[in-house]
Amino acid sequence: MMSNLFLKPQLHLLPIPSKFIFSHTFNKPSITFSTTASFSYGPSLHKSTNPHHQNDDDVDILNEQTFTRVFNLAALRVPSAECSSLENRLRGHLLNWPRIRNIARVPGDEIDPSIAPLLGQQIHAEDDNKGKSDENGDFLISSSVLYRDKLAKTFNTRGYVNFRNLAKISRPKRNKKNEKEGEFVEVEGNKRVGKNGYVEVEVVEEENGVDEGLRKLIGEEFVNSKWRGSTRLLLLDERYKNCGVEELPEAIKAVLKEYAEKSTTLTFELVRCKLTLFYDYWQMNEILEAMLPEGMIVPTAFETVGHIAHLNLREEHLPYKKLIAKVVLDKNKPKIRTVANKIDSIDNEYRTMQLEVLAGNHSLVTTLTENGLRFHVDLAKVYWNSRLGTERQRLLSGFTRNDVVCDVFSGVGPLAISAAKIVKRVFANDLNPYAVEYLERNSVLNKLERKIKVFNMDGRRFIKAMFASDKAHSITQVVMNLPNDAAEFLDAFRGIYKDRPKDGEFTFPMIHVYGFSKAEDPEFNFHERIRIALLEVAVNVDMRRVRLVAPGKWMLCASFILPKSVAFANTAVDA
Ligand SMILES: C[S@@+](CC[C@H](N)C(=O)[O-])C[C@H]1O[C@@H](n2cnc3c(N)ncnc32)[C@H](O)[C@@H]1O
Repeated sequence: MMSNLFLKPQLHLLPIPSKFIFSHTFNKPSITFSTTASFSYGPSLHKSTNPHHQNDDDVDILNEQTFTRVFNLAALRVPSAECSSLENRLRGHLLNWPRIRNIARVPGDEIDPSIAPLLGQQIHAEDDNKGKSDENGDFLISSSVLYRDKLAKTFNTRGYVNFRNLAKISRPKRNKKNEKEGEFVEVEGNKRVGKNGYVEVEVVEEENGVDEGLRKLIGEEFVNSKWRGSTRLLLLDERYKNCGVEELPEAIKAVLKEYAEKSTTLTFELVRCKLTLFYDYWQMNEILEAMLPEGMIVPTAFETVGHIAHLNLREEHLPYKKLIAKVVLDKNKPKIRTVANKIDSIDNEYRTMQLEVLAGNHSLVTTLTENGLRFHVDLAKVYWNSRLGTERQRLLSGFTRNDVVCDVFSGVGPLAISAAKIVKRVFANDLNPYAVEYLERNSVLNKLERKIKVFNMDGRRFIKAMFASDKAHSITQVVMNLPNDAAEFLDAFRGIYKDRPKDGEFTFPMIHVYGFSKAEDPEFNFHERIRIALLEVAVNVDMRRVRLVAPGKWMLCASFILPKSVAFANTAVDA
């Protein structure tokens, strides 16, 4: 016998999609709706209907409801036991939207296996169903309630319900994993709604014909709940949203027919449903693009330091800075807890960023991990750049346990502390007293304080002091990471050994100096700066481009052994 394949009437076409636009009123952005529509494949904030409207007065407050979009779709209601294999067979015809499962569960699609025989249906136990639909894990309020009611009607021979765990059974089972993710299924009035926090599926239209035998057996209230056994919705591709059964592709019909012929009790239905996507569904760039005026560059790039995201907003973004920050925060939770904007370029002596906190908590003190080590940083007071992590790694890979490292501009110690794990000893210095304070704290935090000696002085004085001391002979590596000016500090090496006997034992350290160059030939240009500072030509310089920090502006690293002629030069510079 053939299984049922119900026919459904067609849906009305969707209303014209709406799109947000912003326009300026008294320097404040206001939000209006336009009817601009773009009909691309897949979900989009520019498509479909939005049941909410942004209030023009709330321009500094993000109204999440305005990003709710409702899409009309068609779905096949299929027996849950067949759902996974049908999903595989129908794959090319199912909804293929990012982050949307094409198997949906809605309340009322469950049946308890012990009740199945009463209905004469061939139902597989839920636990036996290893299909993907079970991964969805929504718990169903209606099925257990229906089951409880059914049991309540089952009298034993003495005329009362003989069931000890009635209360326990009627309590819906909780699936811890999905509960954590906020997945649940709700019954809203008579609607069947499957929800997982950012998407909701609601069956809006289905076959009204009800089996009379079923009505007699399970009662009117169950009939209203469309209790027909465990089922799932297979969401069909959006191109079928208005199709009747006859208009479905032959491939779909053939598969359903094949399944139907396997069993006398299988039932398939074509139903209409509404798929609602909430603010949480959309990605950061989608929200920002819909929110900002057309043609404006969407600011999606930001740097992170621990829990802080710092943006580099353009002038044109400033009227929307709070909205932008809120979206960045929402879309990068929980890792990001503070969103700030860089309000000035870094040009102060301590290389700290001027940040304006726009969203989240206002603390600029954060903890981060680099190279397996932990660092405390206060971005308001000290320098940190996570982008230099790879470069630090490269430098560290050249160090050995016989090295003694001098970090002239150490900051809070990302290189100095990492080096301390590898080398014999580290001398770390910074002019910024806060950086030195954090450097000491971070050394202790990583239990490396015994290998690091910390100094708080000007870099030039530090170089001269180190090479005038008895430590001079042990220093094998010098790191100078202050790209704006480090090359000019090289003059401090002139004459560092001039007062020592020439026949003594000396170490000529390897110097790694960083610099910026906007020149056409950045290597040549940086080489020249080094030559001018040393008053000598450094030979065998290993010059490498570290990264492009701005269009046409390179950060370079030059590594070379301190020339003997420089160390013994008679013309030393005064500190
Ligand atoms: C670009 S940061 C590099 C910090 C560290 N090496 C890092 O990678 O995070 C330069 C550091 O040099 C320090 N500095 C600036 N001028 C200095 C000077 N004259 N002497 C010593 N340190 C200085 C700043 O306080 C800052 O911490």
